[in-house]
Amino acid sequence: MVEIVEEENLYGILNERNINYVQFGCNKKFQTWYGSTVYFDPDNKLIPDRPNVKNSPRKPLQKNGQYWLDTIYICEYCFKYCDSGEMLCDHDLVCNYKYKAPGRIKYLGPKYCIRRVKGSKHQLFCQCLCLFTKLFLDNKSMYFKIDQYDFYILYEINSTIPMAFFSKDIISYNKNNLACILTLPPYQRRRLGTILMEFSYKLSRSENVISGPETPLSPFGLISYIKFWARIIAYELFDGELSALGKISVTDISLVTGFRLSDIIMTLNYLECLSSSGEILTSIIKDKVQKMSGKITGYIIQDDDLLLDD
Ligand SMILES: CC(=O)SCCNC(=O)CCNC(=O)[C@H](O)C(C)(C)COP(=O)(O)OP(=O)(O)OC[C@H]1O[C@@H](n2cnc3c(N)ncnc32)[C@H](O)[C@@H]1OP(=O)(O)O
Repeated sequence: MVEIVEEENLYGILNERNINYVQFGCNKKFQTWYGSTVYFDPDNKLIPDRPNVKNSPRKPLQKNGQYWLDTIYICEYCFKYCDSGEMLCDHDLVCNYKYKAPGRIKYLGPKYCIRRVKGSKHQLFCQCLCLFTKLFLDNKSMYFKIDQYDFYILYEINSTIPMAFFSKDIISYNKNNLACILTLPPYQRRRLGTILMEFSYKLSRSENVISGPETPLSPFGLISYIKFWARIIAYELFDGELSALGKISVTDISLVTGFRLSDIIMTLNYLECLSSSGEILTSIIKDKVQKMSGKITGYIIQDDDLLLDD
């Protein structure tokens, strides 16, 4: 169904939405957030590569002249795409990923598991996942050169439907533990993004590096990370490894959490709990994090549930 041609001019940022809806599997439909040119043939703005019907007279569905396509049909198991519901149903019958999720399990918790899928091994799956991501994230444009990335994909236990994922450079010169994160729109605000952020630090801790996400963060990425960093810092200060210490420095927090100094300082500034002399005002942290997140809770991911040895 899909054959992706690598072309420089396909690096698809567009200032307006050009696809209105995603029909995702048989029974989920939602609006896109951003435009993307990468699904389309640049000459005619059609989705290419429709086997057997190459010469049929297809016109992009225009709505007030704005959309190149009203609805794109995407498989919820493997992210292959097409422009007709009929084709999606045909594909659904034969999609291998519906019966077997790719990759190797690296976290097996009570409700969710996280699989590592190598970009080099599952190329088409990972490329299609990146194309899909572009519809919900404006500032990333990595679609085709995916060999040097691992993808960590979250599934409900016993399900083959991906719910959220992040990509990670196999070798990151900036020591980033996460390149790009997405919770698929139907599954957002269920703490899946938080679980993946936690997991990304478990991975970098296992590699003994102080690390963090690639920047710049999107607005939702920033909110989610600040909340995550603030909650873990508060937990370590009041219930965790730092609770027995007297005066705490940013470096102490970094060593215990694996967070970068710059991310910790940004979070403390956000919480307005750094004095002008750089002292951390812990009582303010407790108050603010409780207001922001309710109860101060620890890690969601338990170390015993990690399967990080290859
Ligand atoms: C390095 C990078 O990749 S930056 C790019 C980040 N990715 C994107 O922007 C892609 C589109 N956005 C997403 O996929 C998601 O919004 C993510 C990945 C950022 C967050 O995923 P989710 O699974 O929804 O996060 P999660 O449920 O753990 O929420 C964490 C907190 O972030 C905040 N948050 C997340 N989404 C929203 C939102 N839409 N509106 C307001 N607050 C939000 C909330 O405070 C939330 O906690 P709460 O629900 O307890 O209030």
